[in-house]
Amino acid sequence: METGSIVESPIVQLSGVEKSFGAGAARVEVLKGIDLTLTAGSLVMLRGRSGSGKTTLLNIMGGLDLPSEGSAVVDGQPLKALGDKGRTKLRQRQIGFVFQSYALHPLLSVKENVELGLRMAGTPSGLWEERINLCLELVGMAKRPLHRPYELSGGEQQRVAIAKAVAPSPKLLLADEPTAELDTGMSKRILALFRQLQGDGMTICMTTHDQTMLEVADNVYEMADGRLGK
Ligand SMILES: Nc1ncnc2c1ncn2[C@@H]1O[C@H](COP(=O)(O)OP(=O)(O)OP(=O)(O)O)[C@@H](O)[C@H]1O
Repeated sequence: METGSIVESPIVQLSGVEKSFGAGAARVEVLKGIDLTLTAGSLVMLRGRSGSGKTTLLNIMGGLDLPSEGSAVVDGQPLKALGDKGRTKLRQRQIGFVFQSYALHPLLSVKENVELGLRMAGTPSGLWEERINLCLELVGMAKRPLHRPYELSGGEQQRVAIAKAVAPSPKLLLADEPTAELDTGMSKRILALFRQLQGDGMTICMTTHDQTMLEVADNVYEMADGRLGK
């Protein structure tokens, strides 16, 4: 009996997702049937050897790519049916990305980069200053608001990218190796931040090889041979 309990609808629902690239002899089957449900407020980590398909899976969850077979529904919206415009809007409004390919804008300062994330997400401008200051503080970058990305180390850029992604409070945060450039202390700080965001209801899915992260995760899935295992 579910009387009195809140039944959460999933933020991400993947059913029978397959993905292949190329054709003929060059065809590679990367995902071979993925079923995955992420409920609101879950923190899920993906691991697996290089080339196993973790980034491909994150790309599909974020509507950057579509499955070859199967269905992907994000925030109740079937990605295929949404079309390009609909997927762009969903990404801008509801999803935060910490991806190499979503790097910082090189001509904008740290503060302006975070502001750009808020602007794209449609966050009311009256809230920008507060969100920028809070998120830069949370990643330990509040003292460098006017620096440009090229003036920062790889780890510092990664932390600003995290601030930019989380500032609009997206429903879903997708992060590809978000602590790859960070030392153990800073990785722990980012993990604590993710836990806090998770507690606030954000759904987080990230890839990692970082043992510190994996040890404390509630849900770790291993990608192998195109499939997800525990
Ligand atoms: N656009 C594409 N065209 C052709 N092949 C692709 C494309 N994108 C990914 N692949 C192939 O799919 C496989 C999985 O790549 P993916 O980047 O998802 O792996 P990964 O698990 O994230 O690896 P890593 O840990 O090294 O980042 C690789 O063999 C890659 O070459």
